[in-house]
Amino acid sequence: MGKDNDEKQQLINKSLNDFDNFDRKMMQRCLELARHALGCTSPNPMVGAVIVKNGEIIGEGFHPKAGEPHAEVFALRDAGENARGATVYVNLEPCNHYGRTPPCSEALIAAGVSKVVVGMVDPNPLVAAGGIARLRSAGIEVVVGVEEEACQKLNEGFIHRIRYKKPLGILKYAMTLDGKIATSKGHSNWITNTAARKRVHKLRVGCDAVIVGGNTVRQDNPYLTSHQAQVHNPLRVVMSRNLNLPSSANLWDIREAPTLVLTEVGANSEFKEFLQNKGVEVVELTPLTPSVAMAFLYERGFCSVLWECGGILAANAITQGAVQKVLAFIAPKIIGGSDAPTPVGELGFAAMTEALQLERVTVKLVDSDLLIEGYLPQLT
Ligand SMILES: Nc1nc(O)c(N)c(N[C@@H]2O[C@H](COP(=O)(O)O)[C@@H](O)[C@H]2O)n1
Ligand SMILES: [Zn+2]
Repeated sequence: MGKDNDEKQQLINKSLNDFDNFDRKMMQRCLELARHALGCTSPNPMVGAVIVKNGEIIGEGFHPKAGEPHAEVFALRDAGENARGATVYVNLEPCNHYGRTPPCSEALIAAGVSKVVVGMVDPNPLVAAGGIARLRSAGIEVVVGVEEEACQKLNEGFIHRIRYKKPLGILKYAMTLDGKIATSKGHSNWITNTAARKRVHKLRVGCDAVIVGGNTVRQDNPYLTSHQAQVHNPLRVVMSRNLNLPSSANLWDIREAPTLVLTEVGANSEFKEFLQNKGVEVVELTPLTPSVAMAFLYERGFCSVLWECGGILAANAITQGAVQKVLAFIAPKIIGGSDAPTPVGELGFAAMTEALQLERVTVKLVDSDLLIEGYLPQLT
């Protein structure tokens, strides 16, 4: 008898595990679908939805951009009448408000679905568990929290934007094993290997903007594009107080990606006109600081901004709370030079105890380079 009960329990456990694995698989599919719109949805999140009936996927969809229907609506359209009695998987709680589009909660109720599996609660105060409550009040079973960590990671920029009313700032740099981002002569190209550079290009696809300072434009003449055809390129932003910039910079060619130059009132007006004639947008923000730049980009609807700047601007951005996440590529090379630049300039710390300790740190090998990723403690 005892043996029978054990076997029965094992069977129940097994089916529970299978069920969980199936849910996780479907949620991973939602995330995969959501990523089709990588870099294109701000200020909205990336969302994918899958509709399942009798163990089969009968509908799929993702949110392509703000103003377009939400993922759930595309998935419901895909499933058609078949959605009645089905289970819907979605990586973000269905909305319950009239924004640019009507509430998905009502669309799901009208379609007669019987269950909704949600990855994470929507941090947007207009939604914030209201969608889940509305579905439950209509008698729909709702499960919350499947693959929650992965769901939060995908939309960390959106979450940060909602929570702190500014975009998520990501500082990325590449340095040698002895901590240099360029030689003492200013050469910075080819520190990392091809795989790491590809990784950076992919990172740019997922960001709304990439920021550099005037020094980087003068010394590196970067493109700051994702170098991939038919994918999103971030807005390329240059911070320059005086517009003392080279007229031949690659960033002034806006065929591949737009460029915005942030400057101050009274900067070189001739160069301002030159940039505008090239189609480069110029905006005066006085005083021009990292936090002012981030506030401006928040108003533009941005969720994530990549800082690819030199050490002085990086230090200012950190000090002003414009950086939350750090991606450091470390190449196994030594170039020496006591005056060779380092990734972060003066922070004014005298004691090691003052060091900013990254949290949630991960370390990966990218070919022969190391990628250390972590989050700064929230400073402001
Ligand atoms: N569950 C869900 N699926 C989507 O596809 C979404 N885009 C969202 N977004 C939520 O709704 C807000 C935007 O609403 P409008 O596009 O303006 O109607 C957004 O802030 C999220 O809270 N949610
Ligand atoms: Zn919605």
